[in-house]
Amino acid sequence: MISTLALHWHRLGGLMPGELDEGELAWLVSPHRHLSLLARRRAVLIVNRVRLFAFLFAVLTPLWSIVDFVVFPFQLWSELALMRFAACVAFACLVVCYRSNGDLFNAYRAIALLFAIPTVFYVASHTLLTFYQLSGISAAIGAGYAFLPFVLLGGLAIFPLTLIETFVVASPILICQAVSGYLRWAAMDWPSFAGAFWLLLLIAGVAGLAGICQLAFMIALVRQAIRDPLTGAFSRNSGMELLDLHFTNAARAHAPFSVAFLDLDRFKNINDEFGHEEGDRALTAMTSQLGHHMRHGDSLVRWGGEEFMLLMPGTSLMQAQVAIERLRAAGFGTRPEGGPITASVGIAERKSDRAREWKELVEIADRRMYRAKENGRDRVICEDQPTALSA
Ligand SMILES: Nc1nc2c(ncn2[C@@H]2O[C@H](COP(=O)(O)OP(=O)(O)OP(=O)(O)O)[C@@H](O)[C@H]2O)c(=O)[nH]1
Repeated sequence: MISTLALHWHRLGGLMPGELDEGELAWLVSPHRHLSLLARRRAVLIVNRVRLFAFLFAVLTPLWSIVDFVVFPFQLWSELALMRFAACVAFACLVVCYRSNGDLFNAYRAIALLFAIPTVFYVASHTLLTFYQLSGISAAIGAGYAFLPFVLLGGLAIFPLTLIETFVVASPILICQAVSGYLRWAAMDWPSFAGAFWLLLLIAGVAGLAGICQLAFMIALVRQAIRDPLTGAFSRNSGMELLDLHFTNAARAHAPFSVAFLDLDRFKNINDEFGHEEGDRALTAMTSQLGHHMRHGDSLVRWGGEEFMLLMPGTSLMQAQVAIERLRAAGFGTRPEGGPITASVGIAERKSDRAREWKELVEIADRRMYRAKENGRDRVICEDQPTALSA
């Protein structure tokens, strides 16, 4: 049963744009295992799209007042115009004041605000319209106000959301619509209401699919952009972004954050004696070996040629030392001549080394790695040499 489901899931994956890896397919369902860099870029994109959507509504909402003015009695028009003005100001505030801080919850709040403004407008305008007996063209324009939930659900298509996120955002709108139908608030008979509700469900489904396709594209693009093509480790640029992210989070939470600078020993000899291709193979084997043994949540960055950086959020200096010794015990792979590949490692930790920014942390780890080289290679150094006291 499970294997059949997995097979179908895999086939569905074949339809997805960007050829997602098998492990990434679950990322379309829920965001909880997304890489922090993907989460950060998605959060920025979502907030930008919220602002774009809000801008469009800020322009269109007052413009529609012209149509209202032509078809509605003055009293109704003026009350609706006041509501439109309030909605326009709220949308404009969202465009001007809301900025992404790279946090996903900040992005969710932006979507909630974007949807809250038309929802309040919808409830208020709908209630107001029930006090008026409209006929002819004014009744037709009045009925148009009931289409707002359709517009909102259709608008979901512009966000790269997971299945669960789409469900969470769409559910309140669908539930409200169902309740309003049950209580007969909608000015239409049951069959028409059921037809309209079915259409709303379809729009939610199509918008959800569009959102998932966008997310699949985004995952593939982000993966290509953040990985080093040879080893699959994070590239230096994305490594710097990760360092910044982890350092900021750790500082905010007063949590430890360790980095280990690893430089492979006598790597030049492999290239010189066995050729560049053997060197490449050793680098790839070493990365995959590390990938198997490092902790979930840690990140391996290829900092330069045969230099790597292991980022360990929430890890103290002592814990980092234990982790590195475990990796060394598992080994970094085998040299072409048969000996083990070894590395010189320098470790630094945000709190115990009193680093004020991530660059300082990297400098300390780098300095210790050089001392490990000077002291004979194939070793780990986690502290600075005590400075000699001058007489
Ligand atoms: N095959 C291959 N070699 C690389 C790559 N990037 C860097 N290198 C090589 O890695 C070697 C690094 O040499 P060195 O900096 O002298 O260091 P080392 O030989 O490891 O010596 P120590 O660090 O002092 O132990 C150079 O020969 C680079 O050409 C790569 O992507 N593939």
